[in-house]
Amino acid sequence: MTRQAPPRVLTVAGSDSGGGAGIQADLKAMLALGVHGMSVVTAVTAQNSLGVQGAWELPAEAVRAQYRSVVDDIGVQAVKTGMLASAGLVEAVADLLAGTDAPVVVDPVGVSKHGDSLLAASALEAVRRELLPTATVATPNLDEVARLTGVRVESEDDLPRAADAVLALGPRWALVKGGHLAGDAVDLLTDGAATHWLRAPRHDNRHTHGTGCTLASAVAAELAKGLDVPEAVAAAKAYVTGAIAAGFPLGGGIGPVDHAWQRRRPGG
Ligand SMILES: Nc1ncnc2c1ncn2[C@@H]1O[C@H](COP(=O)(O)OP(=O)(O)OP(=O)(O)O)[C@@H](O)[C@H]1O
Ligand SMILES: Cc1ncc(CO)c(N)n1
Repeated sequence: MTRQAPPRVLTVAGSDSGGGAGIQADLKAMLALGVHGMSVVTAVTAQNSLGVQGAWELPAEAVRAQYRSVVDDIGVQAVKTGMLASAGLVEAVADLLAGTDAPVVVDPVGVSKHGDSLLAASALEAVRRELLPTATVATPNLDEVARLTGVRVESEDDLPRAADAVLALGPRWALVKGGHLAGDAVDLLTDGAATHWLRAPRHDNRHTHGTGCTLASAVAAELAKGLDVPEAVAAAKAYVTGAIAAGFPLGGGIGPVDHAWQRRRPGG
């Protein structure tokens, strides 16, 4: 008997040649979590553990064509967006997402861990006005919250105000990631009615390339499997926490999280 297809999840994001973030991280997280991962490439970066050496965006037409190929034939149970590079691509992707019934996880990627820009400043307004309103869950880090809303988070106490400011831009849920604060790795999820604090011990591991992409893809994978948003985010947080604990050195800089951490045997 032919087996049934697993849930299908689409990432719309940039390629990281080093394999730690972007499309590559997304597909690895999806494989680890048991869904079929598919990709719409928006941009190609020359990137490694030391930073981003170059970036080239694709024409909007190429992004639209990839999306149509996947959605019209294969279908999707969840979509995740990452690096969108420019206002033109943000608008093109928002337009496509406005037509889907599948849950959408928007990771409003602004800069890489090394501070390299992955989104033109001129695209911020399109992210606010067009992209975030299509999101079931938006997953900004603290830099992205500041750029998008003007709210600066200095401590955990500021997270509720930050999450409310993100919600005001139109996503159904806001997941503000406090990964860049000191102390525990605390994130806040809210839809304006329910509030969930997600707390994990901070791992003293500098090899954290790809944390944000991995978390957002894991949320999309869990939503595709049928979990509701709070359940999906809790499962994704547990997965990314394990992946960060197992992050490993690679190249001369910041190594990646380990997407396959659940399968490693001791010493393997
Ligand atoms: N050292 C750490 N130990 C445990 N959890 C962490 C650590 N650093 C980040 N996290 C968690 O990882 C997830 C991703 O958060 P983070 O703030 O790093 O995202 P990001 O800045 O968007 O990532 P990226 O740099 O890949 O874009 C969050 O759940 C955060 O709390
Ligand atoms: C292509 C790409 N997307 C997202 C990130 C997140 O930082 C990155 N470093 N590279």
